[in-house]
Amino acid sequence: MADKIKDAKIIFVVGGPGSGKGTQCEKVVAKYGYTHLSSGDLLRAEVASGSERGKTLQAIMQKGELVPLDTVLDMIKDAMIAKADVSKGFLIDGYPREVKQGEEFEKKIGAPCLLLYIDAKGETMVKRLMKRGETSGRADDNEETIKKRLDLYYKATEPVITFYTSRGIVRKIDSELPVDEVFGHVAKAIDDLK
Ligand SMILES: Nc1ccn([C@H]2C[C@H](O)[C@@H](COP(=O)(O)OP(=O)(O)OP(=O)(O)O)O2)c(=O)n1
Ligand SMILES: Nc1nc2c(ncn2[C@@H]2O[C@H](COP(=O)(O)OP(=O)(O)O)[C@@H](O)[C@H]2O)c(=O)[nH]1
Ligand SMILES: [Mg+2]
Repeated sequence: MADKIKDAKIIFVVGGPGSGKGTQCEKVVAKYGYTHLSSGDLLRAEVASGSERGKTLQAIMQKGELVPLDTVLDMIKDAMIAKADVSKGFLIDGYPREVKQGEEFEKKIGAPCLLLYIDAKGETMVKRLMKRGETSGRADDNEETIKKRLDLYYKATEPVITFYTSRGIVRKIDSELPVDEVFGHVAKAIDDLK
């Protein structure tokens, strides 16, 4: 496994709920042809399949909590293996959510060369999620769950950024700007890899 993807770049995309991770990842896919793997989307696909495992996941996500580490990691790993032969790079969106998830990812898969830290203010994220909730159909895009997701983000996920900052691979992106300007900074960070 590790050999199969050893030449591909691994980019972690980390930021609060509603910060704009998915929006920026789509643009990176369009420009650079990287493979976008959203851990949230993988989990939601499992829920949509109606499997027993999906039912358990649905209950956890509806509460705004984190699903067990091994579950998400196995899903990401399987998805990466499936694309390993054709992918020159992977955007791992919404993962790691806690330092331990990052450590396990590196043990089982490999090291990231870049962490894009998509940064928006708490009030901006809440506003965007409430708006998205009007059409997303996501069970977790409601006021109560959004608050829990934000709290968990500050408590569990922000330490991830500190952890990788000490390794020198974090690029902080101001996501309060208009989408295309945000993307300008994202593209710069990726171009600087070469
Ligand atoms: N590594 C992960 C990724 C996701 N989840 C769960 C908890 C999240 O609340 C839910 C949805 O994941 P998203 O990445 O979609 O969640 P965000 O809150 O970031 O929403 P989005 O990025 O789509 O706005 O899945 C998890 O437990 N562990
Ligand atoms: N104004 C503005 N809205 C954005 C920006 N990025 C994302 N959004 C909106 O915010 C919501 C959440 O974005 P999404 O990409 O799903 O964020 P994620 O939760 O981090 O994956 C969506 O409805 C987007 O349309 C941005 O840079 N500016
Ligand atoms: Mg998303």
